[in-house]
Amino acid sequence: MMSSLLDIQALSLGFRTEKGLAKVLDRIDLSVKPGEIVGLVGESGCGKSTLARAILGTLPEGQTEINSGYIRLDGVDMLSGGKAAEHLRGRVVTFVPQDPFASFNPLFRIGTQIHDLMRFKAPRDGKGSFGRSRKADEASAIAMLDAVQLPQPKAILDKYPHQLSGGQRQRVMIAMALLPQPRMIIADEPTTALDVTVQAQILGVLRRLAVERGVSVLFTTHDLGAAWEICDRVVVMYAGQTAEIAPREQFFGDPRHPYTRMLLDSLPAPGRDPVGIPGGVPSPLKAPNGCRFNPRCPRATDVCHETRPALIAEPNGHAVACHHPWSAEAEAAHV
Ligand SMILES: Nc1ncnc2c1ncn2[C@@H]1O[C@H](COP(=O)(O)OP(=O)(O)OP(=O)(O)O)[C@@H](O)[C@H]1O
Repeated sequence: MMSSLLDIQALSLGFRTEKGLAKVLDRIDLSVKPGEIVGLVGESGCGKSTLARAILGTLPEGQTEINSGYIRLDGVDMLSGGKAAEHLRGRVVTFVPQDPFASFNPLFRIGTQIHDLMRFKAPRDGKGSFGRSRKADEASAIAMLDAVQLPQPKAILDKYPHQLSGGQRQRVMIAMALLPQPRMIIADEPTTALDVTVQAQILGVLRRLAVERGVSVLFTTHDLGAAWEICDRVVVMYAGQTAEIAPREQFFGDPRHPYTRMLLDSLPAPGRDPVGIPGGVPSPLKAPNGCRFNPRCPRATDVCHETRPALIAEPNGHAVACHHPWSAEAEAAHV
């Protein structure tokens, strides 16, 4: 079996607040193999961004408490705060943000911002930080802007961020995430700010370039349609816990966790009205015991209130953490 590039095991972390410890991640398991595109899905407030920030090392210092588990990227402990982890960030793992406008400096041209990135983060073939000329960097930048299908890439370098559309800015962000030749990109809701047709194009570009270059992607989204477009595998998170992990086809065709089923049922489909999930994600300050989904779950029994279900994996890679999982076969036999 191929070993993981990103390996997260039993990660629990919380934020110290005036009202106590907000237990945002509760023994999360997640792995991403080299070249794999994994979707991390769940409603707003489930902890997707917190997990992404933990990998990237951008959690609020002094406020964060790690209670268990680890994050390893390419074998390096990313929670150690050591130099090895620092070196991977921005090089081996890069980031595509939710709102590209907020991530650019409005005062500098795109070309200047790309040049700065390349000076510090792009590989130098052993020649040190200043081993390549500005001209060579510019040629690489133009080639990458062309690869993300920006017309007239040379002209883009002379523009300021506000002179580009939202979709163009996000294409530039994808180019900037790829320029350091990373092994993994973390994309945190990268298309939420864009309209639907542009979203599909951007996801298409991200998937194509990641597959061509063998780059892994961890893609957080609350949009299951986007997960369908881009992912090989889907990880469902609920209130800081891993609920289900499934290859894309099984996720959509044979969901096991009641939360996954309810998420899918909340999508519009021909011939039926979408059914929302009653209630809301619990506050991490007052998370329920046992399975955190139990207050909203139609299948919950006493055991769900008392005992956290283990994440049980089948040989085909489908894993579910539920005391009473759905099974299409059992349902069919029942009818
Ligand atoms: N610095 C912090 N201090 C206290 N609580 C926090 C902090 N950052 C996040 N949280 C809480 O952690 C929980 C998870 O937030 P997070 O942003 O990770 O969720 P999310 O699934 O990414 O949601 P969204 O899609 O809205 O970004 C929320 O309840 C949030 O209020």
